[in-house]
Amino acid sequence: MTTPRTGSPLLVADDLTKTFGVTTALDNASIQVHAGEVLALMGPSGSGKSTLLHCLAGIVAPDSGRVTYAGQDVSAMSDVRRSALRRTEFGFVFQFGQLVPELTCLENVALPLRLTGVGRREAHRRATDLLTRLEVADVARKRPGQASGGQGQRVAVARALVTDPKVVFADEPTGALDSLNGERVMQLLVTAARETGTAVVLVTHEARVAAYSDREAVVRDGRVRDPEYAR
Ligand SMILES: Nc1ncnc2c1ncn2[C@@H]1O[C@H](COP(=O)(O)OP(=O)(O)OP(=O)(O)O)[C@@H](O)[C@H]1O
Repeated sequence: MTTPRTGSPLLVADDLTKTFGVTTALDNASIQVHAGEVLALMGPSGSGKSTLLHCLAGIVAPDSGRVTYAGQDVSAMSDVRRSALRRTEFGFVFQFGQLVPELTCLENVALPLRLTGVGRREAHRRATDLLTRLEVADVARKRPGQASGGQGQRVAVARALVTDPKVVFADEPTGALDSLNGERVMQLLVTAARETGTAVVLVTHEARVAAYSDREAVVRDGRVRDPEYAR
């Protein structure tokens, strides 16, 4: 099922360039993300996918060009404002879940809520609800090190979704999993995101993973080939 796109895009990258020393990671890259859509960024290794995702998420500042979120210029925001945007509007899933090893899986999922001032009981209630939807309620009291790779990634997905973000950024979220576990994590991520109207920006090498998206854009040599918004 694809999500119909209406109105102006939620997140826009316009002509981004980014260099690291002599390496040009982004070379006038532009892309648009609409509310509720699942967008896959594909392309060869080193083509600039992660850098584009990091710029879209306000983690990396482009050298030139502009990122706008809901009409606001992310590049022009103060660091404090950009951090607040990331905490409240965005969620993140990386290849290795990056869960806090000392906390239980439940505490990991509740953490983003606690950081935005939600009380412990309410945060745990919402975290438990999501762990149940992602079929990992049984690891709630365990630490991440006691969960399997697939369970850990589901916990990471729950943590990314717990604040009801408008956009989840997922960088190779299934890259460390076997194909069966990877597909299940993608199914659960996409289903949960669709239920809440959350957009997903996904970096992947795998066509099987990209198949869960509404739209694929190819990043090559720091530029985006996006059939829908060719310019
Ligand atoms: N922090 C950094 N410092 C130096 N070079 C970097 C940095 N981040 C990225 N690069 C370089 O920029 C280019 C684009 O990297 P990027 O990680 O965005 O590509 P990618 O398409 O995500 O690659 P992969 O699929 O292998 O993860 C590469 O040549 C990479 O080595």
